[in-house]
Amino acid sequence: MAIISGSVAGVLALAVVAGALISYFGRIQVDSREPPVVHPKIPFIGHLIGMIRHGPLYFTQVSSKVKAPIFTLPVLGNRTYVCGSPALTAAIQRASATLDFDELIVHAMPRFVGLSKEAAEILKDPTATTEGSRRVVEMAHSVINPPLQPQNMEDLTMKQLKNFSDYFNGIRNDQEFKLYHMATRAVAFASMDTFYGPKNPFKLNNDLMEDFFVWETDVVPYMVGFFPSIFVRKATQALSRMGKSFEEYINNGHVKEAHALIQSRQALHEDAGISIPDQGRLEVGLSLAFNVNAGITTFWILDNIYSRPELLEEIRREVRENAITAPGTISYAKLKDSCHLLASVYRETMRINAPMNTARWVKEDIVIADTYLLRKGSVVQAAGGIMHWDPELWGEDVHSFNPRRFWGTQSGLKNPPASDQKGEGKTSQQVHAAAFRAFGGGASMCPGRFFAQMEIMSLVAVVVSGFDILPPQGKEKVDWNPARDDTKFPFAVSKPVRDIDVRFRRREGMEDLEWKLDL
Ligand code: HEM
Repeated sequence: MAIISGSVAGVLALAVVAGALISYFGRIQVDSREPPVVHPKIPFIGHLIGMIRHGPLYFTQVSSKVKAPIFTLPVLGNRTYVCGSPALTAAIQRASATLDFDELIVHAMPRFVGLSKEAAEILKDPTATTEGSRRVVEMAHSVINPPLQPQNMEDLTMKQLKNFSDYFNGIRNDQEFKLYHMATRAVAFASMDTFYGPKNPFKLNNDLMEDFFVWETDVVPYMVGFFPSIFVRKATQALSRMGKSFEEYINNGHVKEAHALIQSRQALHEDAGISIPDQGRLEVGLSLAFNVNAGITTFWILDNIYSRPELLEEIRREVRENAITAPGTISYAKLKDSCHLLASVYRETMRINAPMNTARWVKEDIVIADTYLLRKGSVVQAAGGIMHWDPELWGEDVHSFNPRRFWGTQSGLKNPPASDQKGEGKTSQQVHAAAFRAFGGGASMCPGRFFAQMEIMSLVAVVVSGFDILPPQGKEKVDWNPARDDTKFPFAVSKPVRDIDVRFRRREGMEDLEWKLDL
Protein backbone atom coordinates (compact mmCIF):
# COMPACT_ATOMS: atom_id res chain seq x y z
CA MET A 1 0.00 0.00 0.00
CA ALA A 2 2.74 2.38 0.79
CA ILE A 3 3.72 3.70 -2.56
CA ILE A 4 4.64 7.30 -2.13
CA SER A 5 8.07 8.27 -3.19
CA GLY A 6 10.13 10.30 -0.82
CA SER A 7 10.14 13.44 -2.96
CA VAL A 8 6.42 13.63 -2.93
CA ALA A 9 6.07 12.38 0.60
CA GLY A 10 8.50 15.06 1.65
CA VAL A 11 6.58 17.87 -0.01
CA LEU A 12 3.34 16.40 1.19
CA ALA A 13 4.56 15.95 4.72
CA LEU A 14 5.19 19.66 4.77
CA ALA A 15 1.65 20.29 3.65
CA VAL A 16 0.34 17.88 6.28
CA VAL A 17 2.33 19.58 8.97
CA ALA A 18 1.08 22.91 7.62
CA GLY A 19 -2.48 21.84 8.20
CA ALA A 20 -1.79 21.43 11.89
CA LEU A 21 0.47 24.43 12.27
CA ILE A 22 -1.01 26.98 9.95
CA SER A 23 -2.02 29.13 12.89
CA TYR A 24 1.55 29.29 14.16
CA PHE A 25 3.29 32.40 12.81
CA GLY A 26 6.38 32.66 14.96
CA ARG A 27 9.91 31.71 14.02
CA ILE A 28 10.76 28.16 15.05
CA GLN A 29 12.96 27.70 18.07
CA VAL A 30 15.99 25.74 17.01
CA ASP A 31 18.30 23.90 19.37
CA SER A 32 21.99 24.63 18.77
CA ARG A 33 22.58 20.88 18.24
CA GLU A 34 20.18 20.78 15.30
CA PRO A 35 21.65 20.98 11.78
CA PRO A 36 22.42 24.58 10.67
CA VAL A 37 19.30 26.55 9.90
CA VAL A 38 18.72 28.25 6.56
CA HIS A 39 16.11 30.94 7.10
CA PRO A 40 14.07 31.77 3.99
CA LYS A 41 13.93 35.33 2.64
CA ILE A 42 10.14 35.22 2.88
CA PRO A 43 9.40 33.94 6.37
CA PHE A 44 7.19 30.90 6.85
CA ILE A 45 6.63 30.02 3.18
CA GLY A 46 9.88 31.00 1.42
CA HIS A 47 11.29 27.48 1.21
CA LEU A 48 7.96 26.07 0.11
CA ILE A 49 7.88 28.58 -2.74
CA GLY A 50 11.48 27.63 -3.58
CA MET A 51 10.57 23.93 -3.74
CA ILE A 52 7.55 24.58 -5.91
CA ARG A 53 9.52 26.88 -8.26
CA HIS A 54 12.75 24.93 -8.55
CA GLY A 55 11.65 21.34 -7.88
CA PRO A 56 14.43 18.96 -6.90
CA LEU A 57 17.07 21.56 -7.82
CA TYR A 58 16.03 23.70 -4.85
CA PHE A 59 17.77 21.51 -2.27
CA THR A 60 20.85 21.43 -4.50
CA GLN A 61 20.87 25.23 -4.72
CA VAL A 62 20.50 25.67 -0.97
CA SER A 63 23.10 22.99 -0.29
CA SER A 64 25.71 24.69 -2.48
CA LYS A 65 25.34 27.84 -0.37
CA VAL A 66 25.22 26.20 3.06
CA LYS A 67 28.02 23.68 2.47
CA ALA A 68 26.86 21.52 5.37
CA PRO A 69 26.18 17.77 5.19
CA ILE A 70 22.71 18.31 6.64
CA PHE A 71 20.72 21.49 7.15
CA THR A 72 17.41 22.64 8.58
CA LEU A 73 14.77 24.36 6.48
CA PRO A 74 12.07 26.08 8.51
CA VAL A 75 8.83 25.67 6.58
CA LEU A 76 5.35 26.63 7.68
CA GLY A 77 6.26 26.77 11.33
CA ASN A 78 7.96 23.39 11.38
CA ARG A 79 11.30 22.12 10.12
CA THR A 80 12.46 19.73 7.48
CA TYR A 81 16.01 18.44 7.65
CA VAL A 82 17.74 17.92 4.33
CA CYS A 83 20.67 15.54 4.19
CA GLY A 84 23.17 15.55 1.32
CA SER A 85 25.79 13.28 2.86
CA PRO A 86 25.87 9.54 2.11
CA ALA A 87 27.45 8.73 5.49
CA LEU A 88 24.73 10.61 7.40
CA THR A 89 22.10 9.09 5.14
CA ALA A 90 23.36 5.64 6.13
CA ALA A 91 23.05 6.67 9.79
CA ILE A 92 19.48 7.88 9.16
CA GLN A 93 18.64 4.58 7.49
CA ARG A 94 20.03 2.61 10.44
CA ALA A 95 17.77 4.53 12.83
CA SER A 96 14.61 3.28 11.09
CA ALA A 97 12.83 2.51 14.39
CA THR A 98 12.76 6.27 15.13
CA LEU A 99 13.05 7.74 11.63
CA ASP A 100 10.04 6.07 10.17
CA PHE A 101 8.62 5.74 6.66
CA ASP A 102 5.28 4.17 7.61
CA GLU A 103 4.25 7.11 9.79
CA LEU A 104 4.69 9.37 6.79
CA ILE A 105 2.62 7.03 4.66
CA VAL A 106 -0.18 6.99 7.22
CA HIS A 107 -0.35 10.78 6.98
CA ALA A 108 0.17 11.00 3.24
CA MET A 109 -1.92 8.15 1.80
CA PRO A 110 -5.38 9.69 2.44
CA ARG A 111 -4.36 12.82 0.50
CA PHE A 112 -2.58 10.83 -2.16
CA VAL A 113 -5.65 8.93 -3.33
CA GLY A 114 -8.44 10.91 -1.63
CA LEU A 115 -9.48 8.42 1.07
CA SER A 116 -12.48 8.88 3.35
CA LYS A 117 -12.00 9.99 6.96
CA GLU A 118 -12.94 6.48 8.10
CA ALA A 119 -10.23 4.87 6.00
CA ALA A 120 -7.71 7.47 7.18
CA GLU A 121 -8.55 6.55 10.80
CA ILE A 122 -8.12 2.85 10.06
CA LEU A 123 -4.67 3.53 8.61
CA LYS A 124 -3.71 5.66 11.61
CA ASP A 125 -4.98 3.00 14.02
CA PRO A 126 -4.26 4.91 17.24
CA THR A 127 -4.63 1.68 19.24
CA ALA A 128 -1.56 0.23 17.54
CA THR A 129 0.84 2.35 19.58
CA THR A 130 -0.94 1.65 22.89
CA GLU A 131 -1.78 -2.02 22.33
CA GLY A 132 1.22 -2.97 20.22
CA SER A 133 -0.84 -4.36 17.32
CA ARG A 134 0.45 -4.08 13.74
CA ARG A 135 -1.03 -1.39 11.55
CA VAL A 136 -2.35 -2.06 8.06
CA VAL A 137 0.63 -0.24 6.52
CA GLU A 138 3.03 -2.54 8.35
CA MET A 139 1.10 -5.67 7.43
CA ALA A 140 1.04 -4.50 3.81
CA HIS A 141 4.84 -4.95 3.65
CA SER A 142 4.44 -8.65 4.49
CA VAL A 143 2.00 -8.96 1.60
CA ILE A 144 3.84 -6.93 -1.04
CA ASN A 145 7.53 -7.49 -0.39
CA PRO A 146 8.03 -11.30 -0.35
CA PRO A 147 6.64 -12.00 -3.86
CA LEU A 148 8.98 -9.30 -5.22
CA GLN A 149 12.11 -10.94 -3.81
CA PRO A 150 14.30 -12.32 -6.64
CA GLN A 151 13.95 -15.93 -5.43
CA ASN A 152 10.11 -15.65 -5.42
CA MET A 153 9.31 -13.58 -8.47
CA GLU A 154 9.54 -16.19 -11.22
CA ASP A 155 5.79 -16.27 -11.91
CA LEU A 156 5.54 -12.47 -12.03
CA THR A 157 8.64 -12.29 -14.22
CA MET A 158 7.35 -14.84 -16.71
CA LYS A 159 4.01 -13.09 -16.99
CA GLN A 160 5.54 -9.64 -17.44
CA LEU A 161 8.10 -10.85 -19.99
CA LYS A 162 5.38 -12.65 -21.97
CA ASN A 163 3.40 -9.39 -22.04
CA PHE A 164 6.44 -7.47 -23.26
CA SER A 165 7.26 -10.10 -25.93
CA ASP A 166 3.69 -9.95 -27.23
CA TYR A 167 3.87 -6.18 -27.36
CA PHE A 168 7.08 -6.07 -29.40
CA ASN A 169 6.04 -8.91 -31.71
CA GLY A 170 2.93 -6.87 -32.44
CA ILE A 171 4.81 -3.81 -33.65
CA ARG A 172 4.33 -3.24 -37.37
CA ASN A 173 7.36 -2.46 -39.48
CA ASP A 174 7.87 1.31 -39.71
CA GLN A 175 5.27 1.94 -37.01
CA GLU A 176 5.62 5.45 -35.61
CA PHE A 177 5.52 6.33 -31.93
CA LYS A 178 6.13 9.01 -29.44
CA LEU A 179 8.86 7.19 -27.56
CA TYR A 180 8.04 8.37 -24.01
CA HIS A 181 4.38 7.64 -24.49
CA MET A 182 5.16 4.24 -25.95
CA ALA A 183 7.57 3.15 -23.19
CA THR A 184 5.36 4.29 -20.33
CA ARG A 185 2.15 2.79 -21.76
CA ALA A 186 3.85 -0.50 -22.73
CA VAL A 187 5.03 -0.96 -19.13
CA ALA A 188 1.76 0.16 -17.59
CA PHE A 189 -0.56 -2.06 -19.69
CA ALA A 190 1.72 -5.08 -19.15
CA SER A 191 1.96 -4.46 -15.40
CA MET A 192 -1.77 -4.08 -14.92
CA ASP A 193 -2.30 -7.42 -16.63
CA THR A 194 0.51 -9.12 -14.70
CA PHE A 195 -0.63 -7.92 -11.27
CA TYR A 196 -4.39 -7.38 -11.64
CA GLY A 197 -5.18 -10.05 -14.24
CA PRO A 198 -7.01 -10.09 -17.57
CA LYS A 199 -10.05 -8.20 -16.25
CA ASN A 200 -8.10 -5.30 -14.78
CA PRO A 201 -9.91 -1.97 -15.07
CA PHE A 202 -7.44 -0.55 -17.61
CA LYS A 203 -7.97 -3.52 -19.92
CA LEU A 204 -11.75 -3.20 -19.73
CA ASN A 205 -11.57 0.54 -20.35
CA ASN A 206 -8.44 1.74 -22.16
CA ASP A 207 -9.29 5.41 -21.51
CA LEU A 208 -8.43 4.86 -17.86
CA MET A 209 -4.78 4.62 -18.82
CA GLU A 210 -4.80 8.26 -19.90
CA ASP A 211 -6.72 9.09 -16.71
CA PHE A 212 -3.97 7.39 -14.80
CA PHE A 213 -1.26 9.57 -16.36
CA VAL A 214 -3.33 12.75 -15.91
CA TRP A 215 -3.61 12.04 -12.18
CA GLU A 216 0.00 10.92 -11.84
CA THR A 217 1.26 14.12 -13.52
CA ASP A 218 -0.61 16.35 -11.07
CA VAL A 219 -0.45 14.20 -7.99
CA VAL A 220 1.67 16.65 -5.99
CA PRO A 221 -0.70 19.63 -6.33
CA TYR A 222 -3.58 17.20 -5.79
CA MET A 223 -2.04 16.07 -2.52
CA VAL A 224 -1.39 19.57 -1.28
CA GLY A 225 -5.16 19.66 -1.12
CA PHE A 226 -5.91 23.32 -1.82
CA PHE A 227 -9.37 23.01 -3.39
CA PRO A 228 -8.23 20.21 -5.72
CA SER A 229 -11.62 19.93 -7.40
CA ILE A 230 -11.10 23.51 -8.66
CA PHE A 231 -7.35 23.85 -9.09
CA VAL A 232 -6.50 20.27 -10.07
CA ARG A 233 -9.84 19.40 -11.59
CA LYS A 234 -8.71 16.97 -14.27
CA ALA A 235 -6.57 14.93 -11.88
CA THR A 236 -9.38 14.86 -9.31
CA GLN A 237 -11.87 13.60 -11.88
CA ALA A 238 -9.42 11.09 -13.32
CA LEU A 239 -8.71 9.69 -9.86
CA SER A 240 -12.40 9.43 -9.14
CA ARG A 241 -13.05 7.48 -12.37
CA MET A 242 -10.17 5.10 -11.65
CA GLY A 243 -11.27 4.57 -8.05
CA LYS A 244 -14.78 3.69 -9.23
CA SER A 245 -13.47 1.25 -11.81
CA PHE A 246 -11.36 -0.53 -9.22
CA GLU A 247 -14.42 -0.59 -6.96
CA GLU A 248 -16.37 -2.40 -9.72
CA TYR A 249 -13.40 -4.69 -10.30
CA ILE A 250 -13.50 -5.74 -6.64
CA ASN A 251 -17.30 -6.00 -6.52
CA ASN A 252 -17.31 -8.17 -9.64
CA GLY A 253 -14.81 -10.60 -8.09
CA HIS A 254 -12.17 -10.02 -10.81
CA VAL A 255 -9.55 -9.94 -8.09
CA LYS A 256 -9.78 -13.77 -8.12
CA GLU A 257 -7.87 -13.64 -11.41
CA ALA A 258 -5.23 -11.28 -10.04
CA HIS A 259 -1.79 -12.25 -8.75
CA ALA A 260 -1.76 -13.71 -5.21
CA LEU A 261 -0.12 -10.50 -3.94
CA ILE A 262 -3.20 -8.47 -4.95
CA GLN A 263 -5.58 -11.08 -3.55
CA SER A 264 -3.82 -11.07 -0.14
CA ARG A 265 -3.79 -7.29 -0.11
CA GLN A 266 -7.51 -7.11 -0.79
CA ALA A 267 -8.15 -9.62 2.02
CA LEU A 268 -6.00 -7.46 4.32
CA HIS A 269 -8.04 -4.34 3.51
CA GLU A 270 -11.29 -6.25 3.91
CA ASP A 271 -10.26 -7.61 7.32
CA ALA A 272 -9.24 -4.13 8.43
CA GLY A 273 -12.77 -2.87 7.65
CA ILE A 274 -11.78 -0.54 4.78
CA SER A 275 -14.80 0.15 2.55
CA ILE A 276 -14.77 -1.04 -1.07
CA PRO A 277 -14.67 2.53 -2.50
CA ASP A 278 -11.59 3.22 -0.37
CA GLN A 279 -10.09 -0.12 -1.36
CA GLY A 280 -10.55 0.93 -5.00
CA ARG A 281 -8.64 4.14 -4.40
CA LEU A 282 -5.87 2.30 -2.58
CA GLU A 283 -5.40 0.13 -5.67
CA VAL A 284 -4.94 3.25 -7.78
CA GLY A 285 -2.15 4.16 -5.36
CA LEU A 286 -0.42 0.81 -5.72
CA SER A 287 -0.73 0.96 -9.51
CA LEU A 288 1.53 3.96 -9.41
CA ALA A 289 4.42 1.81 -8.18
CA PHE A 290 3.81 -0.74 -10.93
CA ASN A 291 3.13 1.64 -13.80
CA VAL A 292 5.34 4.71 -13.84
CA ASN A 293 9.04 4.59 -13.08
CA ALA A 294 10.14 1.56 -15.07
CA GLY A 295 8.64 3.05 -18.24
CA ILE A 296 10.26 6.46 -17.74
CA THR A 297 13.64 4.83 -17.04
CA THR A 298 13.33 2.69 -20.18
CA PHE A 299 12.69 5.84 -22.19
CA TRP A 300 15.82 7.57 -20.84
CA ILE A 301 18.00 4.52 -21.45
CA LEU A 302 16.82 4.19 -25.05
CA ASP A 303 17.49 7.90 -25.53
CA ASN A 304 21.00 7.54 -24.06
CA ILE A 305 21.84 4.49 -26.18
CA TYR A 306 20.30 5.38 -29.55
CA SER A 307 21.71 8.91 -29.48
CA ARG A 308 25.22 7.34 -29.28
CA PRO A 309 25.69 5.03 -32.30
CA GLU A 310 28.91 3.49 -30.93
CA LEU A 311 27.31 2.66 -27.63
CA LEU A 312 24.35 1.16 -29.47
CA GLU A 313 26.71 -1.14 -31.40
CA GLU A 314 28.55 -2.15 -28.23
CA ILE A 315 25.36 -2.99 -26.39
CA ARG A 316 23.95 -4.88 -29.35
CA ARG A 317 27.12 -6.94 -29.43
CA GLU A 318 27.11 -7.51 -25.67
CA VAL A 319 23.51 -8.74 -25.71
CA ARG A 320 24.09 -10.88 -28.80
CA GLU A 321 27.21 -12.54 -27.43
CA ASN A 322 25.96 -13.09 -23.89
CA ALA A 323 22.19 -13.18 -23.62
CA ILE A 324 20.67 -14.45 -26.86
CA THR A 325 20.20 -18.14 -26.16
CA ALA A 326 18.31 -19.07 -29.39
CA PRO A 327 17.22 -17.00 -32.40
CA GLY A 328 14.94 -14.31 -30.97
CA THR A 329 15.25 -15.52 -27.35
CA ILE A 330 16.80 -13.22 -24.75
CA SER A 331 17.56 -14.55 -21.27
CA TYR A 332 17.16 -12.09 -18.40
CA ALA A 333 19.45 -14.17 -16.15
CA LYS A 334 22.20 -13.74 -18.73
CA LEU A 335 21.48 -10.05 -19.24
CA LYS A 336 21.81 -9.53 -15.49
CA ASP A 337 24.90 -11.65 -14.97
CA SER A 338 26.90 -11.00 -18.13
CA CYS A 339 25.85 -7.71 -19.72
CA HIS A 340 27.95 -5.34 -17.61
CA LEU A 341 27.77 -2.42 -19.98
CA LEU A 342 23.98 -2.54 -20.17
CA ALA A 343 23.79 -2.85 -16.36
CA SER A 344 26.09 0.15 -16.01
CA VAL A 345 24.05 2.23 -18.46
CA TYR A 346 20.93 1.31 -16.47
CA ARG A 347 22.31 2.63 -13.19
CA GLU A 348 24.05 5.66 -14.72
CA THR A 349 20.78 6.66 -16.36
CA MET A 350 19.07 6.50 -12.97
CA ARG A 351 21.87 8.44 -11.28
CA ILE A 352 21.19 11.30 -13.68
CA ASN A 353 17.41 11.02 -13.94
CA ALA A 354 16.16 9.63 -10.61
CA PRO A 355 17.23 12.20 -8.01
CA MET A 356 14.93 10.73 -5.38
CA ASN A 357 14.45 12.29 -2.00
CA THR A 358 13.53 9.72 0.59
CA ALA A 359 11.69 11.13 3.57
CA ARG A 360 11.33 9.84 7.12
CA TRP A 361 9.13 11.01 9.99
CA VAL A 362 11.00 11.75 13.22
CA LYS A 363 8.99 9.86 15.85
CA GLU A 364 11.14 10.88 18.84
CA ASP A 365 14.01 13.30 19.38
CA ILE A 366 17.17 11.57 18.19
CA VAL A 367 20.86 12.42 17.80
CA ILE A 368 22.39 10.97 14.63
CA ALA A 369 26.07 10.34 14.08
CA ASP A 370 26.61 11.54 17.67
CA THR A 371 26.26 15.09 16.35
CA TYR A 372 22.94 16.28 14.99
CA LEU A 373 19.74 16.52 16.99
CA LEU A 374 16.58 15.80 14.98
CA ARG A 375 13.39 16.89 16.70
CA LYS A 376 10.25 14.83 17.14
CA GLY A 377 7.47 15.65 14.65
CA SER A 378 9.83 16.83 11.88
CA VAL A 379 10.68 15.29 8.54
CA VAL A 380 14.19 14.31 7.48
CA GLN A 381 14.96 13.82 3.82
CA ALA A 382 17.91 12.16 2.13
CA ALA A 383 18.27 14.39 -0.92
CA GLY A 384 18.98 12.42 -4.09
CA GLY A 385 19.40 15.61 -6.12
CA ILE A 386 22.29 16.69 -3.90
CA MET A 387 23.99 13.31 -3.76
CA HIS A 388 23.49 12.19 -7.37
CA TRP A 389 24.94 15.40 -8.79
CA ASP A 390 27.73 16.15 -6.32
CA PRO A 391 31.17 16.48 -8.01
CA GLU A 392 32.87 15.74 -4.68
CA LEU A 393 31.25 12.31 -4.71
CA TRP A 394 31.35 11.42 -8.40
CA GLY A 395 34.13 13.52 -9.90
CA GLU A 396 34.18 16.47 -12.26
CA ASP A 397 32.18 14.73 -14.98
CA VAL A 398 29.23 14.38 -12.61
CA HIS A 399 26.80 16.05 -15.00
CA SER A 400 27.71 13.99 -18.03
CA PHE A 401 26.49 10.54 -18.87
CA ASN A 402 29.32 8.01 -18.58
CA PRO A 403 28.13 4.57 -19.70
CA ARG A 404 30.91 2.86 -17.72
CA ARG A 405 30.51 4.61 -14.37
CA PHE A 406 28.83 1.55 -12.87
CA TRP A 407 30.87 -1.08 -14.70
CA GLY A 408 30.99 -4.09 -12.36
CA THR A 409 29.88 -2.00 -9.37
CA GLN A 410 26.47 -1.26 -7.88
CA SER A 411 27.62 1.92 -6.13
CA GLY A 412 29.47 3.56 -9.00
CA LEU A 413 32.91 5.05 -9.43
CA LYS A 414 34.40 8.45 -8.79
CA ASN A 415 36.55 9.44 -11.78
CA PRO A 416 35.37 6.52 -13.92
CA PRO A 417 37.38 5.43 -16.95
CA ALA A 418 36.84 7.15 -20.27
CA SER A 419 34.14 5.68 -22.41
CA ASP A 420 36.45 3.48 -24.52
CA GLN A 421 38.06 1.73 -21.55
CA LYS A 422 36.69 -0.91 -19.24
CA GLY A 423 38.17 0.37 -16.04
CA GLU A 424 41.24 -1.83 -15.59
CA GLY A 425 44.22 -0.10 -14.03
CA LYS A 426 42.35 3.11 -13.29
CA THR A 427 42.53 5.07 -10.08
CA SER A 428 38.79 5.34 -9.76
CA GLN A 429 37.32 5.06 -6.29
CA GLN A 430 34.12 3.36 -5.22
CA VAL A 431 31.41 5.86 -4.33
CA HIS A 432 29.68 5.46 -0.93
CA ALA A 433 26.87 2.91 -1.37
CA ALA A 434 24.26 5.23 0.18
CA ALA A 435 24.91 7.93 -2.46
CA PHE A 436 22.83 6.11 -5.09
CA ARG A 437 19.27 7.08 -4.16
CA ALA A 438 17.10 5.92 -7.07
CA PHE A 439 15.48 3.16 -4.99
CA GLY A 440 15.77 4.89 -1.62
CA GLY A 441 17.52 2.90 1.06
CA GLY A 442 17.41 1.12 4.39
CA ALA A 443 14.39 -0.72 5.76
CA SER A 444 11.95 0.74 3.24
CA MET A 445 14.10 0.60 0.14
CA CYS A 446 11.94 -0.01 -2.93
CA PRO A 447 10.83 -3.66 -2.78
CA GLY A 448 10.16 -3.57 -6.53
CA ARG A 449 13.77 -2.86 -7.50
CA PHE A 450 14.58 -6.40 -8.67
CA PHE A 451 11.39 -6.53 -10.71
CA ALA A 452 12.10 -3.08 -12.14
CA GLN A 453 15.62 -4.06 -13.20
CA MET A 454 14.27 -7.20 -14.86
CA GLU A 455 11.66 -5.17 -16.76
CA ILE A 456 13.96 -2.38 -17.86
CA MET A 457 16.96 -4.47 -18.93
CA SER A 458 14.72 -6.89 -20.84
CA LEU A 459 12.83 -4.09 -22.59
CA VAL A 460 16.00 -2.32 -23.62
CA ALA A 461 17.59 -5.60 -24.78
CA VAL A 462 14.69 -6.49 -27.07
CA VAL A 463 14.56 -3.02 -28.58
CA VAL A 464 18.29 -2.75 -29.29
CA SER A 465 18.44 -6.33 -30.59
CA GLY A 466 15.37 -6.20 -32.77
CA PHE A 467 14.82 -2.65 -33.95
CA ASP A 468 16.40 0.35 -35.57
CA ILE A 469 14.88 3.58 -34.34
CA LEU A 470 14.53 5.99 -37.25
CA PRO A 471 13.12 9.47 -37.79
CA PRO A 472 9.41 9.55 -38.57
CA GLN A 473 8.48 9.71 -42.28
CA GLY A 474 9.36 13.11 -43.71
CA LYS A 475 11.89 13.98 -40.97
CA GLU A 476 15.65 13.83 -41.43
CA LYS A 477 16.72 12.93 -37.94
CA VAL A 478 15.46 11.87 -34.56
CA ASP A 479 15.44 14.72 -32.08
CA TRP A 480 17.23 12.87 -29.26
CA ASN A 481 18.27 14.22 -25.85
CA PRO A 482 15.32 16.19 -24.50
CA ALA A 483 16.13 18.08 -21.33
CA ARG A 484 15.10 16.65 -17.97
CA ASP A 485 12.13 18.48 -16.49
CA ASP A 486 13.54 19.85 -13.27
CA THR A 487 10.69 22.20 -12.60
CA LYS A 488 8.57 19.62 -10.78
CA PHE A 489 9.19 17.41 -7.80
CA PRO A 490 9.17 14.02 -9.51
CA PHE A 491 7.67 10.89 -8.08
CA ALA A 492 11.00 9.25 -8.65
CA VAL A 493 12.36 9.30 -12.14
CA SER A 494 12.26 12.76 -13.72
CA LYS A 495 10.35 13.18 -16.95
CA PRO A 496 11.59 14.74 -20.18
CA VAL A 497 10.35 18.21 -21.11
CA ARG A 498 9.19 16.81 -24.46
CA ASP A 499 8.53 13.51 -26.17
CA ILE A 500 10.54 12.13 -29.13
CA ASP A 501 8.93 11.19 -32.48
CA VAL A 502 10.37 7.94 -33.81
CA ARG A 503 9.77 5.11 -36.25
CA PHE A 504 10.51 1.50 -35.31
CA ARG A 505 11.95 -0.63 -38.09
CA ARG A 506 12.76 -4.32 -37.68
CA ARG A 507 16.47 -4.88 -38.20
CA GLU A 508 17.66 -6.34 -41.47
CA GLY A 509 17.46 -10.10 -41.48
CA MET A 510 15.15 -10.11 -38.43
CA GLU A 511 11.96 -8.97 -40.15
CA ASP A 512 10.07 -12.15 -39.31
CA LEU A 513 11.77 -13.08 -36.06
CA GLU A 514 9.48 -13.79 -33.09
CA TRP A 515 10.99 -12.30 -29.93
CA LYS A 516 10.82 -14.20 -26.68
CA LEU A 517 11.94 -12.54 -23.47
CA ASP A 518 12.84 -15.34 -21.11
CA LEU A 519 13.86 -15.89 -17.50
C1 HEM B 1 12.70 2.38 -11.96
C2 HEM B 1 11.70 1.91 -11.23
C3 HEM B 1 11.46 2.26 -9.77
C4 HEM B 1 12.01 3.23 -8.98
C5 HEM B 1 13.06 4.28 -9.38
C6 HEM B 1 11.43 3.11 -7.67
C7 HEM B 1 11.76 3.91 -6.58
C8 HEM B 1 11.19 3.80 -5.32
C9 HEM B 1 11.55 4.61 -4.19
C10 HEM B 1 12.61 5.70 -4.19
C11 HEM B 1 10.80 4.23 -3.14
C12 HEM B 1 10.84 4.80 -1.72
C13 HEM B 1 11.94 4.08 -0.93
C14 HEM B 1 12.38 4.76 0.34
O1 HEM B 1 11.74 5.70 0.81
O2 HEM B 1 13.44 4.37 0.90
C15 HEM B 1 9.94 3.17 -3.61
C16 HEM B 1 9.00 2.54 -2.85
C17 HEM B 1 8.23 1.49 -3.29
N1 HEM B 1 8.29 0.88 -4.52
FE1 HEM B 1 9.48 1.39 -6.05
N2 HEM B 1 10.54 2.08 -7.67
C18 HEM B 1 10.53 1.52 -8.94
C19 HEM B 1 9.78 0.46 -9.37
C20 HEM B 1 8.92 -0.27 -8.57
C21 HEM B 1 8.18 -1.42 -9.02
C22 HEM B 1 8.25 -2.02 -10.43
C23 HEM B 1 7.45 -1.86 -7.94
C24 HEM B 1 6.53 -3.04 -7.83
C25 HEM B 1 6.50 -4.03 -8.68
C26 HEM B 1 7.73 -0.95 -6.83
C27 HEM B 1 7.16 -1.05 -5.58
C28 HEM B 1 7.39 -0.16 -4.55
C29 HEM B 1 6.70 -0.22 -3.27
C30 HEM B 1 5.63 -1.23 -2.88
C31 HEM B 1 7.23 0.82 -2.47
C32 HEM B 1 6.83 1.21 -1.05
C33 HEM B 1 7.74 0.53 -0.04
C34 HEM B 1 7.27 0.70 1.40
O3 HEM B 1 6.13 1.03 1.64
O4 HEM B 1 8.12 0.48 2.31
N3 HEM B 1 8.62 -0.01 -7.25
N4 HEM B 1 10.21 2.91 -4.94
